[in-house]
Amino acid sequence: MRIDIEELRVSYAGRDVVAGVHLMAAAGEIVGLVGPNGSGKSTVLRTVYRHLRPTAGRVLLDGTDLRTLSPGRTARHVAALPQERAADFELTVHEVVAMGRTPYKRAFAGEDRTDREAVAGALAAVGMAGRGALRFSTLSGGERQRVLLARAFAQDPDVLVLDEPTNHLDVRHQVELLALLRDRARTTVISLHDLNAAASLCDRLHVLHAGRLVASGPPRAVLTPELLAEVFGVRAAVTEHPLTGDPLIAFDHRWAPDRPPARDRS
Ligand SMILES: Nc1ncnc2c1ncn2[C@@H]1O[C@H](COP(=O)(O)OP(=O)(O)OP(=O)(O)O)[C@@H](O)[C@H]1O
Repeated sequence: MRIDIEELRVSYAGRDVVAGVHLMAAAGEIVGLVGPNGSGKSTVLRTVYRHLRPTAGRVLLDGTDLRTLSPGRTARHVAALPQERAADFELTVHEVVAMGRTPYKRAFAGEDRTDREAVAGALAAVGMAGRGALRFSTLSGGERQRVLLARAFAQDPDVLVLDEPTNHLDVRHQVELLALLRDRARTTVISLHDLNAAASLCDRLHVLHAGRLVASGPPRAVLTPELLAEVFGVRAAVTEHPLTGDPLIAFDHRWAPDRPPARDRS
């Protein structure tokens, strides 16, 4: 399914935190939102999974305004890994993932075979097979993140909305997650702080700065040293990844705005 975000504006107490955001994710496309802390990435994503109502503008799902759909109908199409995490602490891993099946169930209906298979398949996909009986509260941060991702997968959505899904994940699980998202080939709108991961995963990137879109396009076109300096305030070289050919951003971790570049210091 296709997502269109049209002239989105979100304000709090009269202050625009997102304004004029206009973007599209075609069916099966992976679209990334990147930007500094507080630039509005989560706010945009919240309007897509309906945690937040836009002050102005619309989010369309295959041309239909999300606000005209019931929450249940939306949930059959759109699944999210949000930044805000409900305290599902007394539940088991299986129970947390099974919550992803709720949109398909009649009230008070129990779990059927399709549900059980969906839960088991989702847990296997995130490397948590066989761990359904564990209490969610006993898991590490990265394991919890993977279980919550499994919940989104179990929902079998047409559109995945993922807010910083690689948070807490070790590097291997980060790489596995990116592979999983590529394989699923669902329409995906994802925010990522890791710009190299974004460059490798996303078909197109949108850069937010202070609530406004400042660049959009394929990662190679968007992630230039100039943009990285202007938007993120960092010094970086952009090269080609020797193994994959993806854009590879090498940050100058020694650089500071009030100091000369690393190679100029003796
Ligand atoms: N409920 C709220 N009330 C008031 N201001 C808010 C609220 N939620 C978010 N904001 C403000 O909106 C702006 C954008 O926040 P948002 O969480 O969307 O940014 P972000 O790009 O996702 O940041 P990060 O990278 O730190 O997660 C911030 O200035 C934030 O303080």
